Amino acid sequence: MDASPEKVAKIIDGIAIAKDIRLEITSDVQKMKEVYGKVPGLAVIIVGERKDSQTYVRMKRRMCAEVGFVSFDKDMPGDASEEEVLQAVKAFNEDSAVHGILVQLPLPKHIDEQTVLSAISLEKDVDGFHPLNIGRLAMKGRDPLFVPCTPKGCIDLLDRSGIKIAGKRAVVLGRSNIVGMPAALLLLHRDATVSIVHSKTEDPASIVRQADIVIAAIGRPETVRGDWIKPGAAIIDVGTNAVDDASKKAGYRLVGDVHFEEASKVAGHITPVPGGVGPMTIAMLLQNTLNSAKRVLAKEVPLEKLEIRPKQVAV
Ligand SMILES: NC(=O)C1=CN([C@@H]2O[C@H](COP(=O)(O)OP(=O)(O)OC[C@H]3O[C@@H](n4cnc5c(N)ncnc54)[C@H](OP(=O)(O)O)[C@@H]3O)[C@@H](O)[C@H]2O)C=CC1
Ligand SMILES: Nc1nc(=O)c2c([nH]1)NC[C@@H]1CN(c3ccc(C(=O)N[C@@H](CCC(=O)O)C(=O)O)cc3)C=[N+]21
Ligand SMILES: [Mg+2]
Repeated sequence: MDASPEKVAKIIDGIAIAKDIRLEITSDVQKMKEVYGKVPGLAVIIVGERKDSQTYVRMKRRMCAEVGFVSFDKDMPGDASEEEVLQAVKAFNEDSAVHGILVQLPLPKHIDEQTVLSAISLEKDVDGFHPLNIGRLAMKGRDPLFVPCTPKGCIDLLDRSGIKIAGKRAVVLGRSNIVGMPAALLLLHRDATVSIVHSKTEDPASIVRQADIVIAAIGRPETVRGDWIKPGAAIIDVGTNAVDDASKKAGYRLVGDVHFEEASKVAGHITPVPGGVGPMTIAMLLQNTLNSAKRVLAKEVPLEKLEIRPKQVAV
């Protein structure tokens, strides 16, 4: 007799799901333009010449154009002072055509990230990185104006793949301010039972093995192996790691924090890298910016006249 056929996880197609979301956004922007003569505006501030940052920022600007947003670009040299960056933030805070402001991270070492993120107007903090938005994210019953894009994209991938969250065991690997910590909070608000694995965790494999849902965000290539995974689990791989590969034109390829080949034989669902969480991050950024513009319109015109309602109205 043959051995039992190899199980294969369902691949969650982040490219296709993100494209659907961008189509929904495009249609809302069209309506907004026709009815109110306005479109959402996103400002992106980039400081310095990091290659990866420039790639992400280029992708964001291209997607803005695709859905019909206006994008405002501020490219500053790597030796720009904190004061100059704060001035750029302030100018966008005061510009009513700008509904969202993103300061690409990391910033050069001589600039304090928290100082800059705190200067972004709460109503325009489409990354959800302002300390007040993060504080509200941590509290029950106090919705933030914006939820960070990458964790929001992870939850959306689970929802759109029909994966139940409430009551399930979830493990988040990583506890950064921008991914791991907010991802754990979002899962908790959705009634998962959440554990967080970090660099000091003893025996991470035994903890991951209990999880029905795994979100991996550690920035360590192919660390989560097949035998760490509970059969049938849903695996969301945020990791985006460049590893040398002479067979590629670029000289490298991208891999996740999860060993995809091994994991896809055990998991029920899995996201690929690239093509999983990455495209969703940008789609969620556009969605946050659209909601921000809707919120502004809701203040200018009576809500009942507004065909496109904001998802969350400012608290
Ligand atoms: N696709 C997307 O849209 C995005 C992808 N990313 C990618 O996600 C990954 C994580 O990013 P980010 O959160 O910014 O990374 P950080 O470096 O800020 O944080 C990494 C976290 O992982 C933990 N960690 C490191 N090594 C291990 C280990 N061996 N076992 C368990 N935990 C470990 C660290 O623990 P400790 O706190 O103890 O130091 C830390 O909490 C990166 O690959 C990044 O490129 C990031 C943002 C968006
Ligand atoms: N203020 C701020 N907000 C961010 O949201 C932010 C940031 N700073 N700094 C860096 C991280 C990283 N990040 C990614 C976005 C898209 C992809 C993405 O689209 N990735 C593609 C592959 C891209 C490629 O081929 O290089 C994919 O996974 O399919 C990845 C990573 C946003 N970040
Ligand atoms: Mg984000």
